[in-house]
Amino acid sequence: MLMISDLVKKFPQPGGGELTVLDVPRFEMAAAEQVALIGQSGGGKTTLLHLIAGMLSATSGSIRIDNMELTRLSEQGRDRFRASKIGYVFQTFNLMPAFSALENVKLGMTFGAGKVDPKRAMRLLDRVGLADRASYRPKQLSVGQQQRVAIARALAGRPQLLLADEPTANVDPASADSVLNLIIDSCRTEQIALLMVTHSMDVASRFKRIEKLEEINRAFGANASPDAS
Ligand SMILES: Nc1ncnc2c1ncn2[C@@H]1O[C@H](COP(=O)(O)OP(=O)(O)OP(=O)(O)O)[C@@H](O)[C@H]1O
Repeated sequence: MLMISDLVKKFPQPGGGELTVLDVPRFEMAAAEQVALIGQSGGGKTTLLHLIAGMLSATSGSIRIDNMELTRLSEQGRDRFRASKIGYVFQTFNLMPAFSALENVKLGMTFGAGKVDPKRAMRLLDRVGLADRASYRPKQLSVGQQQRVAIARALAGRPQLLLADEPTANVDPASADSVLNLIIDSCRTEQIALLMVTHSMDVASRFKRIEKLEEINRAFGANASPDAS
């Protein structure tokens, strides 16, 4: 369902010139496959996720999702494509502070096909164990609860691919386990492909397939620094 070939991303440098962060000859994922992506800090993991999500444009190369060539789409086209096909769980949740937990989940539906299904939104909140917190605002929820709302929101639009960028980095160890199980199990149940960036070997060991960015990225060495985490 995801096929990347000869993908290059360069960033302009503050002092002039360009830095090649990614140069990925090939990376593929099958439908509903679950992959952990590990690698050194600054190696380009988040950049790769942003490219796949269409939040960044590639310098050159190809990203195909479900046979749609993402690199040929305009920024607006990529936004629409992301809304209909891709869920994204951020390290920092990115919930809308003025909206309740339930409204945040419903927002995940309006970004997608545009149809809000309140019953599904409630079912998703129930699945993440927060049915009784539906009317709470993010700041009235614990950090682990906020991340669970963010997961429900990411699943709300029935994506084919869920991208998760260190989703357990900011939650305590006890919540981290439940957040991780929730993502892995939900993707399995809903047949959603999952690509999760993690610094934790504990987390990565939950996955059958573990990819090291250093091994798929020919630009490695140009930008990575020793992992501080
Ligand atoms: N908008 C940008 N402009 C210039 N350089 C950037 C930009 N975004 C990222 N970079 C550079 O690209 C490199 C990769 O960053 P990225 O955030 O993808 O790494 P990462 O592997 O996710 O790191 P970490 O594990 O520390 O989160 C870094 O050297 C960073 O400085």
